[in-house]
Amino acid sequence: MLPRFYRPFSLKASISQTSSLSRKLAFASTPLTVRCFGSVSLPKATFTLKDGPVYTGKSFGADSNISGEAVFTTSLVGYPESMTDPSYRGQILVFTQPLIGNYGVPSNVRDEYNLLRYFESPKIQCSGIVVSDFAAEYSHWTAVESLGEWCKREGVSAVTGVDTRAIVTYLREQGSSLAKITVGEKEDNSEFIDPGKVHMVSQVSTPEPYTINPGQDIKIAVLDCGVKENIIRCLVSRGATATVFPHNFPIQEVASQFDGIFISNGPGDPIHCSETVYNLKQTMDTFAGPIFGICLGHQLLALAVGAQTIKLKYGNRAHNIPTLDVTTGQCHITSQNHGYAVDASTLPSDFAEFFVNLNDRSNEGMYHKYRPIFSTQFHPEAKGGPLDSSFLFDKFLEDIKKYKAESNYVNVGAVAEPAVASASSL
Ligand SMILES: NC(=O)CC[C@H](N)C(=O)O
Repeated sequence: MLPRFYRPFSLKASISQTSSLSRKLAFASTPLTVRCFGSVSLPKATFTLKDGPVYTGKSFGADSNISGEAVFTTSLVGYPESMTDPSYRGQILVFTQPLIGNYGVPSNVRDEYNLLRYFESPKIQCSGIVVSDFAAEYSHWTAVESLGEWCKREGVSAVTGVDTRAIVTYLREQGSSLAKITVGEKEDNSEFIDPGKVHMVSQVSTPEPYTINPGQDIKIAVLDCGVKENIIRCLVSRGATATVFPHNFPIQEVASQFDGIFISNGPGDPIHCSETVYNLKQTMDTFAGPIFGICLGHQLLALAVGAQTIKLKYGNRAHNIPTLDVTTGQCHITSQNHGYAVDASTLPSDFAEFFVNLNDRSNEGMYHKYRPIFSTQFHPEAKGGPLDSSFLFDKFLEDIKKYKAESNYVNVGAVAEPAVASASSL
């Protein structure tokens, strides 16, 4: 059975009246322009990799030239969530899934917590996208516009009709590279922009603190380095109040008013976030309660305890990456989007590796041996899916409840060694 959102475009009526053989022939002989992106009227676009090949296709987005870091994602679905994820800021996203846009783009409706139901932030965050085959026609019950209309409206460049297999092969061999999208015939001689050199977290973090789901018994401080809406939803839907703070807020000064501290995902090289790292170090010295970090949050916690981060050759961006829970031996299929990683060999002795990536063996998380502090490189909030590791939000909330209930709290992840720290002794 075809998925609910599948609609064979304008051929629907005629196909339904034909035999299966003539149906196949009808599709085979239908020009690409009818079934897909209507290339006839689309302007030329080139995708240029710095010191690498140039790919010529068509523009189906904004009429502007852009530059950024080209990265690829092997996710099959979830382009609205990925493109609005602030972690992708400054990047040109190349999709390996060849047909993109066929279920359109949903509206910006909000849920009962006033969080965006279908997007991870209010706007498209990546600088541009590159796809093999853009579907101008779309069908889904949540869709309000096409991917092309959305990109145009938000001023985001988009290229279609290029060989994304060749591009991804190049990026996998050479590593993530700087690139440009140029729209139209005119040559673009501008410099390549390297988002790795920019402190992009300051561009995506909230300027002022705000609170979601006020009045609950459990109060969590969220350090917003580019937080995804669904991360906040995962906290408040479990009964917490989330107060979201700017990335450089001196959280150590207010930590005692909260039951747990969360550090979010975000764009760019963690090394730029020295203020946040300093504040986290101070916080860990004075706040004994649970602390949880995701992706950039994991990297910043690691830097705060003296570990180091490295840049991966081409990173991990997908919704199906196998990750081993070292404490249980279980494998979880995880959602990931990162170009940097924690060097597990530099973790201090009171931290242990929590998760390991089963594709490239890179570090995917850590936990404190005696205190309720843990973090993951992958995204357990998983938008888009899968939900295998959402239990980590339950663990964080359980840790908080225990912390509130017991003064001499010991982390469930603690192993063999004696508990040296407790809420009362710090
Ligand atoms: N999703 C994220 O938080 C990404 C973290 C960091 N910017 C990286 O690329 O590694």
